[in-house]
Amino acid sequence: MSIRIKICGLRTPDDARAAAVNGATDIGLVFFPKSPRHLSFAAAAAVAAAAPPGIRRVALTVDPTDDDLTALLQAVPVDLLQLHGHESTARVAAIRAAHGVPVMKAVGIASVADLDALSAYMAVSDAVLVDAKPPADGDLPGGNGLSFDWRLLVGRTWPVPWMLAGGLRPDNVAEAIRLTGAPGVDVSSGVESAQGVKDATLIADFCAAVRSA
Ligand SMILES: O=C(O)c1ccccc1N[C@@H]1O[C@H](COP(=O)(O)O)[C@@H](O)[C@H]1O
Repeated sequence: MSIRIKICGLRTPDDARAAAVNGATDIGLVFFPKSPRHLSFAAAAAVAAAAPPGIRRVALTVDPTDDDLTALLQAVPVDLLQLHGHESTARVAAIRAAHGVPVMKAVGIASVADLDALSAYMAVSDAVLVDAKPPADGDLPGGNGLSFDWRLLVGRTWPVPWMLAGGLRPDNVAEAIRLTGAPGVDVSSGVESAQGVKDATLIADFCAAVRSA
């Protein structure tokens, strides 16, 4: 089975080319001003334009308003909206209906109880992103380089496409895939040389490690 690979938090056209040449299927563009990976619409459009046809362009937003989404979708070509805030199931369903773009809801997992929330989102999302919970006192709801106990996912099957995220790196992603059976993986910090700076060698190493799983 071919595993989807999303490289998130790209900031330059060269980042997009490095992701594509190494076999990434998805690129993530972050629209969250507190993030070191935040992009203006113009910068995001340039990164999206550098991705060859067939690469899925994912826009990451956090508790967006409808006006935020309308402006974003007018300015940047987006194939999938990643919702990485506290959006309720009703809000996810409303966004999906109102904006005509598939949605992927990110859900933070720290214990087995969190898997119930994940199930609820599967009814209203086109895909789900299974991520670590962020630190309680942190600024970022994701992109913190933290993983969770992957054993919580062992033996579970999911009715919608899903991706595993949180603290993935070239040296642990193959183990994460083998343990969880994830059909897709999403990485940000693990392919950076400094916060918010993607590294083409780490992207290559990450994609090779996914293929080795
Ligand atoms: O990357 C960010 O800056 C970010 C900001 C706000 C919400 C989510 C964000 N990133 C997402 O978090 C996962 C996990 O990141 P990491 O690999 O642990 O650094 C990442 O894949 C992004 O989708």
